[in-house]
Amino acid sequence: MTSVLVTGGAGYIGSQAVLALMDAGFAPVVLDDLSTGLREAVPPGVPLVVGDVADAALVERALRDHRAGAVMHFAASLIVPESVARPLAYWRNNLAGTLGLLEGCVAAGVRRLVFSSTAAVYGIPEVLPVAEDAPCRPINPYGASKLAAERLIGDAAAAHGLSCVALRYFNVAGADPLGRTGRRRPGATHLIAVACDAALGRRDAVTVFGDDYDTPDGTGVRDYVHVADLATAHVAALRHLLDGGGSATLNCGYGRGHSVLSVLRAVEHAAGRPVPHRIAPRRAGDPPAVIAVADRVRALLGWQPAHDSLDRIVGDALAWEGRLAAPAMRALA
Ligand SMILES: NC(=O)c1ccc[n+]([C@@H]2O[C@H](COP(=O)([O-])OP(=O)(O)OC[C@H]3O[C@@H](n4cnc5c(N)ncnc54)[C@H](O)[C@@H]3O)[C@@H](O)[C@H]2O)c1
Ligand SMILES: O=c1ccn([C@@H]2O[C@H](COP(=O)(O)OP(=O)(O)O[C@H]3O[C@H](CO)[C@H](O)[C@H](O)[C@H]3O)[C@@H](O)[C@H]2O)c(=O)[nH]1
Repeated sequence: MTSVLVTGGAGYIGSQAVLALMDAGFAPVVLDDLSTGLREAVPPGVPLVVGDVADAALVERALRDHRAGAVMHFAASLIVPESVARPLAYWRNNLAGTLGLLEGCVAAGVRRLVFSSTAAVYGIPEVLPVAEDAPCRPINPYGASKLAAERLIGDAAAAHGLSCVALRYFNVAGADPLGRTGRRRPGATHLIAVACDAALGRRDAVTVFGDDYDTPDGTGVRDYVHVADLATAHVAALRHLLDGGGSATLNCGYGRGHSVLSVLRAVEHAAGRPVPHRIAPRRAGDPPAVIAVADRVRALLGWQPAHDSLDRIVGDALAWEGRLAAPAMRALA
């Protein structure tokens, strides 16, 4: 059974990937500093090494102790406005973190890596849908630091015989369809989580940032991808590398866009009640529309999404959020 080191495995996407690895017969080991992740997101029986991925000696030790054959690297800081306010912290965590990880991998002789990248590397796409070879012009320190990490990995790969699949995620949402994990941090900012909060009465209304974009209904359009499909894309990328496949950079989306208003309608439908919303000015730095050219990931990895539907994404997000809300609501009753 191949052991896989999962950095950031106590976080939202990493914990879903840990489950997907276990479902696929791999043995995950989590390395996480618990800065935004939570210990309870790591399933019982999965080893958890608490520490900083920038610590190359710690990474090397974890890889050797657990005889890891590959790494999935999720650990990062990822809140866009925070990256604007605290660029040095973001560059340190996302670039120095990746550097420490790579040093540890080279020292331990581990040469296969799946890296969490983001559509934020593209900035404001000139052409839609956006393909992997489109120009990368990030518009915030988060996207810039992730792009720099991609390039650092590319240099290390060339010199040290590493192979890496970088997956550029589009808008990740939803929760584990079996209810085992999901977003755990309060204070949601992503649209689907915010809309679920409003549907569950945990906030008054959803603020719609702009209805005057050049899109079909004037609101922002995004390519939402189910977190469980993203996790199986990681497993497919891992298998590709273990089978001797070469490095690749792949968009991870479904290739379809949904507007803010259509997301709100989907949440209303799933919740069976209205989601109040108010129109506000555009949010700074928001592109009008971001949609993936999503063919390459399917062709190269044979990835077959199982939850490619906005209703599924929203339904699973709502079920998870409702479950999280239940104890608090019972306490209030
Ligand atoms: N959530 C999204 O919409 C989205 C979109 C595109 C890309 N991504 C990428 O996916 C990855 C995971 O994001 P997420 O949404 O699960 O976020 P998250 O905050 O839930 O998970 C990040 C995890 O990494 C850990 N971590 C952070 N810095 C660390 C460090 N220096 N050492 C060890 N552990 C550290 C945190 O404690 C947390 O468990 C990130 O690399 C992010 O850039 C996320
Ligand atoms: O309360 C809200 C929250 C969001 N939106 C709108 O909903 C859309 C999606 O916004 P999110 O905040 O959910 O997500 P972003 O598109 O801003 O960003 C996410 O997707 C990007 C790729 O498209 C990157 O991956 C990035 O890291 C990730 O946070 C945007 O049009 C935004 O203006 C609202 O109207 N109200």
